[in-house]
Amino acid sequence: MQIFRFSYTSIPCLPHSVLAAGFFDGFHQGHRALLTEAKKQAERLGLPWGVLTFDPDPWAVFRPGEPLEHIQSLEDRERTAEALGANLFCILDFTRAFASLSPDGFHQVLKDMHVDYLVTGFDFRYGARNAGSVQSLTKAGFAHSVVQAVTDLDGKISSTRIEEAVRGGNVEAAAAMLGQDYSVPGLIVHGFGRGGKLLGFPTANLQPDPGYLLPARGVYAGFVQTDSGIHEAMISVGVNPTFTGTGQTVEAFLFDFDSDLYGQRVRFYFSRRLRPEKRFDGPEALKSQLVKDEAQSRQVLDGHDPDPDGVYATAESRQGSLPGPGA
Ligand SMILES: Cc1cc2nc3c(=O)[nH]c(=O)nc-3n(C[C@H](O)[C@H](O)[C@H](O)COP(=O)(O)O)c2cc1C
Ligand SMILES: Nc1ncnc2c1ncn2[C@@H]1O[C@H](COP(=O)(O)OP(=O)(O)OP(=O)(O)O)[C@@H](O)[C@H]1O
Repeated sequence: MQIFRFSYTSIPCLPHSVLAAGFFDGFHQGHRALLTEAKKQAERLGLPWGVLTFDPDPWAVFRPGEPLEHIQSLEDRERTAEALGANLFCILDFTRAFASLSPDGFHQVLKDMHVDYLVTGFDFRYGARNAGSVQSLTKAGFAHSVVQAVTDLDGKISSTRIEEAVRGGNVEAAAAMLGQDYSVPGLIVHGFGRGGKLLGFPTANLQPDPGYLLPARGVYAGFVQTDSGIHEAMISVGVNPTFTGTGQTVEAFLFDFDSDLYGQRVRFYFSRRLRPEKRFDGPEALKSQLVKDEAQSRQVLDGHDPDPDGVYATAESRQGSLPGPGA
């Protein structure tokens, strides 16, 4: 996949293409329908296909200073588009000047980018005061297709709904909309050293990469992808109320694993919520609960693939422990 990043004022020489346009945080089932349509049109026209996205998030430009959390970083979005087969990934710098272009100004940008065919969702808007819509693309005679709403029982699948599900700890609902389990990358750092000595459950503490949304406090069954492969795990997001003086931690006990992970970049997958975090009378009571959490996690994770398209969990990292992409 070729990646291009540019401003609308200095567009590089791009190949003629079919592009799907949007922010695409999460590349959820609605977004994936756009990619399927882009691929279909590209095959018909004999062109490469890809994604037209924006960076930074328009919210960061219009509401600077407001904290923003995302399902994916730009790098994750790139990896997902590539795993889903895109040939091109075009990132337009999102600025106030770009956002204030008229619909015709935006059409000209598309022409200068050699976009021969555009794919959008039914509610795609563009240009100053969101004046551009699928109707204005038609009116301008721009070759395009419109993908109708991809819905589930609760309505249109959207990045906003996935964020709400993750924030509420409903990681299974998030996974159904995403097409893979919600995951957060980061660095393994030192914890308080209690897990192994006091509890017999040593944990790897995650310092999440900035900007990622974290699931609600609680205990989850999931996976940890490390340099040595993807491992079943149970994960805690919380303040460890059984002990005092602990800030919020995101930590995992990896099953059947005893290597040093300090300083390693990893990814935590949140597959299933098991229970809320609780204050126990002491380490022994917490330890008994952890034994039950492990048994329950092993049961729910058995045969479960957190990343069926192999977006982050590459074939090499799977080491035969999970079915391969597309299996
Ligand atoms: C799966 C799992 C569930 C946990 N559940 C709780 C809990 O309900 N209450 C709690 O106080 N701590 C809970 N913990 C956190 C432990 O208190 C924590 O692992 C321990 O304090 C070790 O911390 P350390 O790695 O910083 O030394 C849980 C940890 C894991 C891995
Ligand atoms: N469920 C869906 N069905 C069809 N098209 C969709 C769906 N969700 C998004 N799209 C389209 O995908 C492109 C990217 O949209 P965008 O990233 O704004 O998605 P979103 O999930 O609606 O985000 P948000 O919840 O932040 O508004 C747009 O062209 C949009 O119309």
